[in-house]
Amino acid sequence: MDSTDLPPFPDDIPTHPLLVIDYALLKAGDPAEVERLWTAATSLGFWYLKNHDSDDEVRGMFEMGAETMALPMEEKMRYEQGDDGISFGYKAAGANAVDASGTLDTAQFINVAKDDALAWPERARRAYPRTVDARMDSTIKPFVEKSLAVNMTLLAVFNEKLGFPEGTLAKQHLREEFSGSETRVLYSPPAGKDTQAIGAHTDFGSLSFLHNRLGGLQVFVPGAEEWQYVKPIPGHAICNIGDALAIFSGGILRSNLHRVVTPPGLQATHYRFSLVFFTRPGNSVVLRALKEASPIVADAVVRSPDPSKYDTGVTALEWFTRRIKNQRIKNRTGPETWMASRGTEHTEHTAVSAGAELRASA
Ligand SMILES: O=C(O)CCC(=O)C(=O)O
Ligand SMILES: [Fe+2]
Repeated sequence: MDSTDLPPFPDDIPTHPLLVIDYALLKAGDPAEVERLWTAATSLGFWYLKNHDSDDEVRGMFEMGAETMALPMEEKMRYEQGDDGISFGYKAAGANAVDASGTLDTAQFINVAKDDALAWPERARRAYPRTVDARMDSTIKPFVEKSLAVNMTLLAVFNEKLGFPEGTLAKQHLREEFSGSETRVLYSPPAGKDTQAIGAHTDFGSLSFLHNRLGGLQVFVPGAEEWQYVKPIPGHAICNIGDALAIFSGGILRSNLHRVVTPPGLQATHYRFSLVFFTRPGNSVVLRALKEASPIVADAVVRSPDPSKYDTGVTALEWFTRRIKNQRIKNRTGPETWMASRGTEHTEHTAVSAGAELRASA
């Protein structure tokens, strides 16, 4: 599937602009580019990333996703992630809720653990469909390596700007430690306007490296009235901060609400594929603001209206398991299950987004 075969993103609908960050300049330590990344990461927590040098790996991953989604359903279901809060493997459409009232999602996922990609041909975490195994060496491992390089570079920039001793954030994301880090290809069918392929959420981990061909991703900008589309730009990744980095930084880095709805305009008639790599902390890492490592972070926590948010008392594995498990529709007892799946988002955003969902389904 090539993006040139797809209808363009309409030019007459509002979108939310993001800063374009040049990865090549960041790697070269360009001070102005570092400042621009810092602005993006501390405001909405979303930005475009260009010159990330992963186009070939991204193309291969989209092909792997298409090959996997084309397998017979019965075969995909043998690798379903299940209801225990593990996200590696296949996720069927309708397995998750997208809101407090239990509306079903429409996205299928194939999620491959970073630990499995790096351990291949050994199995570290679980087995995958044959279409995944067939591309571990040629496609998945190279994509995981590129994504890790990008995200670790971004983490090093944040480490310095947050005033941490060198390597502080890297230590929370050790390559050798098992973690929830994974790559995901998402697949959702054409659907009515505002159908939610994925409901409003913040990402669970530290950094997400996302590749979009079609529209459909929306952000809820704090203070805005409505969800706003983020327009895909060819060759540009979309990067965002997740809960873990928001917590480590005492809220200085922002983990913003987003969701995936039907692509706009003529794009709505196409199946939507997207690709993400999620960097998440090692399983044993406790999610708390790293106050003792930086006076900047210590100060941010003191000034926060609710400092307790930055001392969760749980490990990354526990945080992640809770969020995944309570999204699963099989585990739903009522709206409280949805609430139990929530992350670091502000209550007022959740309230507004719940209102938007009600209007969308009315
Ligand atoms: O498909 C997209 O554009 C975003 C996916 C996403 O937010 C997620 O998988 O967490
Ligand atoms: Fe997300």
